[in-house]
Amino acid sequence: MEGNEMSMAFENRVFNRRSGLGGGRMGCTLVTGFLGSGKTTLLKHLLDNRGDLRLAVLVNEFADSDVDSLLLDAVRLNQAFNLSTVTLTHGCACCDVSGPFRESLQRIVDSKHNFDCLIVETSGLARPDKFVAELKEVGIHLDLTVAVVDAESLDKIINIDIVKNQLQHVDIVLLNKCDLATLGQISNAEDILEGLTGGAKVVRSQFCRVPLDLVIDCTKLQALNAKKENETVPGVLSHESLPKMVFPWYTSDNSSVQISTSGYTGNETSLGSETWSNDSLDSGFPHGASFSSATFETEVPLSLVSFQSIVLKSMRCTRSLLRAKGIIWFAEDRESRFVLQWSGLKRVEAISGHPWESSPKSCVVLIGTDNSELQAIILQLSASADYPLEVSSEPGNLREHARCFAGMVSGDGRFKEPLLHKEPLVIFGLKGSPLRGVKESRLNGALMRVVNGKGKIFLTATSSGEDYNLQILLDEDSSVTEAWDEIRSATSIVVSKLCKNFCPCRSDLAAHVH
Ligand SMILES: Nc1nc2c(ncn2[C@@H]2O[C@H](COP(=O)(O)OP(=O)(O)OP(=O)(O)O)[C@@H](O)[C@H]2O)c(=O)[nH]1
Repeated sequence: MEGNEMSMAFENRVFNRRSGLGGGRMGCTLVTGFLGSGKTTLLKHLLDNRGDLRLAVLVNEFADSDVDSLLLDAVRLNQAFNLSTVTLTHGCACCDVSGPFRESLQRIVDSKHNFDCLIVETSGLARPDKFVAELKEVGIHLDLTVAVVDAESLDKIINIDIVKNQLQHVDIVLLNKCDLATLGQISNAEDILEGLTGGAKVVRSQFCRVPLDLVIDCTKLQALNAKKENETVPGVLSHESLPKMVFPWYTSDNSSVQISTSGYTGNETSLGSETWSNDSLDSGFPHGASFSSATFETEVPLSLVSFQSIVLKSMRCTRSLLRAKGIIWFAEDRESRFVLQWSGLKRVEAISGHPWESSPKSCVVLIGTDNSELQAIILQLSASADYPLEVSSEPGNLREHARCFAGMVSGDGRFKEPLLHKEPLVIFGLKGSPLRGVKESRLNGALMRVVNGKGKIFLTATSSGEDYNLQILLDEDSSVTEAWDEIRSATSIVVSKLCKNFCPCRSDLAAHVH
């Protein structure tokens, strides 16, 4: 579609909505975007703010494990609507989306739930045009296609064919992760998008927090004004995963570790023909990259000490890892169910929110362009499950480190009083600032991202309601003073960024800045 037609499509959509031409039919939005750009984050935002809207959501996954449905709690939500989750068993959803996908669409069309809108999230490696054709085939009217783009990393991945393809047929681009990107990166990304999309509407966002009516064409949006009743009117998620193309098993001595891999090469691939540089993500990806995925599963807890000192280090050194996500059960914090995310420019986080609802386990999916690098990481993950517990959980000097670090935090008025009940983990965090409307979660989330982004130490986080705490585990090789210096310097960056628009006469601001 040319730029003009694209703008007209957008205007028609707005006009139709205003004039009520949408009638009672189910709307449909297709969400596309490269791996880790924020598509699932957009879905969560829509589900959290749907009010009385009845949303049906279809999620398509590249890897052979349904990690997205774990992350989105799909099964529980599906059960609420008496729908089962869906697994693709034939064909690769990146190039062939018929079969189970069409059946899922048909089920949604035929369902008695009168959905207001269907949201289809394609996998990060899918070509949206295939989905468009399939929707048309089933008679679902596609209102608009939304692409989510990582503002920080767009210029590094723009040579990948699939990325270009995803951007060519969109009505709206959410230029996401603007909190991580510099102004230069944002305006550079906007230039790239203007050239590639032929004039689609580009909207800057952080965590895809955009008004719902920007991405959902639905005549029932007034329902949003009604009281939120998320529990009684759930959205629906139906998950699809790709077929297992290779499925070797690996079993370590004391755990059942399952490793599986799948591979996909885009239609237009021609590895090595263009500007492929092997240096790192910073050097950009090739125009015809081929992708593969590997899945790691175990019911034995992983050592956090080993995870941060070995696995993460190795992930940071890889040249081809594009995405990692999953659930992790750490031996040092067995009650918590951590969600691991690795995306964009080697951004990593592990946040625990929901408690375990079934037996604890770890399940991590890796996606990249070099299968041997993925396998090396999988082996390290399995070694973390075998890591001797006495090394990771015992010992005096870990506790000493923890207490020493807690003492330092305690002496800094910007922080809440640290907690040691999970020793050798130290639980700590910045105080929120109610006067300035800066929530603890925002401050501490930003602090975690700055610290983890530097890659010297690794912070995990726990969030529960309004509480948002950070956790640090200093192993024997760590220097407590160096770790504290890292935290303090990151704190200054975060506080000055988040607080710069506020009046310095406020006492709680003064406490943070000084
Ligand atoms: N800092 C920051 N992180 C973000 C933002 N949006 C999403 N993220 C994080 O980016 C990571 C990936 O986000 P997802 O929503 O899972 O990305 P996705 O596009 O669904 O990923 P795939 O389905 O694997 O392609 C998660 O850790 C998100 O919390 C943002 O605006 N800012």
